[in-house]
Amino acid sequence: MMAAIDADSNGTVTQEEWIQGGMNNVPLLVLLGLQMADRDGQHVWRMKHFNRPTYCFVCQNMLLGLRKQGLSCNVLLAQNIYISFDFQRHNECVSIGSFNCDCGPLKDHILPPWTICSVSKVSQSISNQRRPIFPVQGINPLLVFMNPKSGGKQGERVLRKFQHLLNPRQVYNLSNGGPNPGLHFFRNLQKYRILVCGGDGTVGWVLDAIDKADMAVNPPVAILPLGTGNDLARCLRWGGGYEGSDLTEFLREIEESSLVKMDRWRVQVVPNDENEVGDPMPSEIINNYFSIGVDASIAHRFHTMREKHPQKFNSRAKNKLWYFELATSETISASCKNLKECLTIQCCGVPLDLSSLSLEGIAVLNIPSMHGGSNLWGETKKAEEVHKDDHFPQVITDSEVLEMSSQDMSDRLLEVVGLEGAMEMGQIYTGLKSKGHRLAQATQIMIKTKKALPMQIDGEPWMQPPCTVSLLIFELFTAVSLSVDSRGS
Ligand SMILES: CCCCC/C=C\C/C=C\C/C=C\C/C=C\CCCC(=O)O[C@@H](CO)COC(=O)CCCCCCCCCCCCCCCCC
Ligand SMILES: Nc1ncnc2c1ncn2[C@@H]1O[C@H](COP(=O)(O)OP(=O)(O)OP(=O)(O)O)[C@@H](O)[C@H]1O
Repeated sequence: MMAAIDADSNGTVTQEEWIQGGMNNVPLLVLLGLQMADRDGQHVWRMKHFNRPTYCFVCQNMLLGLRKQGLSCNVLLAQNIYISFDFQRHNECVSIGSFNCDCGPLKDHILPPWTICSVSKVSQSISNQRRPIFPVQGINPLLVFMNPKSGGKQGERVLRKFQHLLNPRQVYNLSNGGPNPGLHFFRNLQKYRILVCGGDGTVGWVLDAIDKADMAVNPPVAILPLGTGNDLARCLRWGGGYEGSDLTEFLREIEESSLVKMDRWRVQVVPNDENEVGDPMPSEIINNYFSIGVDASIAHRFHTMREKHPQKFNSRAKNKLWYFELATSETISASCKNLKECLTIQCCGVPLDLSSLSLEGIAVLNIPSMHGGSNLWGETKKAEEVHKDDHFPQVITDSEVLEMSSQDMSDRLLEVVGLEGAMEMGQIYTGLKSKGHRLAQATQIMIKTKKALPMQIDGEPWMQPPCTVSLLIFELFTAVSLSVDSRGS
């Protein structure tokens, strides 16, 4: 430490060097009990005891000693509130390299505390949540939303871990006011990413809030799959369900991810009888799929039971068992048999002929995953694929052409698939059957129902009295996807 204050390196420390060193030298300031900073967002270096083997960020050697082995950087968020970064170093190494920490190995994701408006700059009466961020160039922090209700029930632990790894002010629990407080806090930033920790319903909830917030930039969205089905996360290669793996590694995968476009669809439901009140519709936007009949009936019963007895649905495995039990009882009761007598379907004005089929369900797909990983449209052999260009028809109902037509989540086409029942769904889920009945591909779909039927949008079910359902393109949406190379599939 003395060497660091001996400015002319002559082996002695003069009074001027001592005073000057006292101003600049961090260990000396710490020894003197002076803080390095007292303003929001500033760095405060403190002597610290490290319980675990810890390495110096400058020389990469271990911090040795019994008591306080080295300095750790803490950043002042507000009066007496600090966050600490893994940016520790030896006393001797403190004068080497940058004085300020750069937020450490996860700097690409961290919201630097000094970008947050300080208490003195904004009225003290404004709550922490409301303080804006300075629109600093060159940062791309991650805004994290977590839903503790999602099926895997890992939310609380994940929240704490992200609060530790990142700046706690960029991590939001959706149970405390939904997505709006976080979106509002980040509103000044030109560039940021969103991470949704939850199931398909949660992703839809956040996308819906982004639409309604009418923001200057629409940030790309990555997913940590905490739900039960996690169909969108599967398609974007974030996995079928988080199993407790290293979240630092997951954050690195977000850095390496690429952007993909995805269609989103608007759904309008007009009841035949205005006075017949059904359940409220969960959403007016479809990201993943829409369905009527057998699977919506299973999803509706699951949803109702989960609302009533949440303690029975406290893990992903238990939830899947419930789905299996409900699917088995649906097979026996066949509550949606003879569906073709209860509805008609038109694709861009072309009526579908369902007379030769015995169906219990109709699924309309935007993504190639449903029911927690089933590909209902099925694979199309590359060699046989029909090439789609701008002149490609907006509706296909010819069964031979459909057999050669592949599914794409950004082609402005929806796929219509017929389902025979829960047993067939089980066969597709287990791979015993390769697909459902391909009925059509189209840019516009209209379904008229003649009796009350269960319906679902992205896994959120409801009971709908007789009505007309119209599906129309809403927008192309940018989601973050893992690049094919980084996970190899
Ligand atoms: C030859 C028969 C094959 C039987 C197949 C046997 C076993 C299937 C094995 C496991 C399936 C178990 C559970 C499904 C797992 C996850 C489902 C998650 C779905 C989900 O989360 O979706 C929601 C949101 O994403 C939306 O909910 C739905 O869409 C509800 C659909 C649930 C699909 C369930 C598919 C599995 C059906 C299994 C049918 C078994 C029939 C047994 C018949 C016995 C007759 C006496
Ligand atoms: N748009 C929303 N608004 C308010 N709460 C929502 C919304 N979407 C989901 N939720 C709540 O979050 C809970 C969990 O939904 P989520 O979709 O994340 O998990 P899941 O149903 O287990 O997973 P998955 O949909 O992937 O099968 C829902 O039961 C509901 O209570």
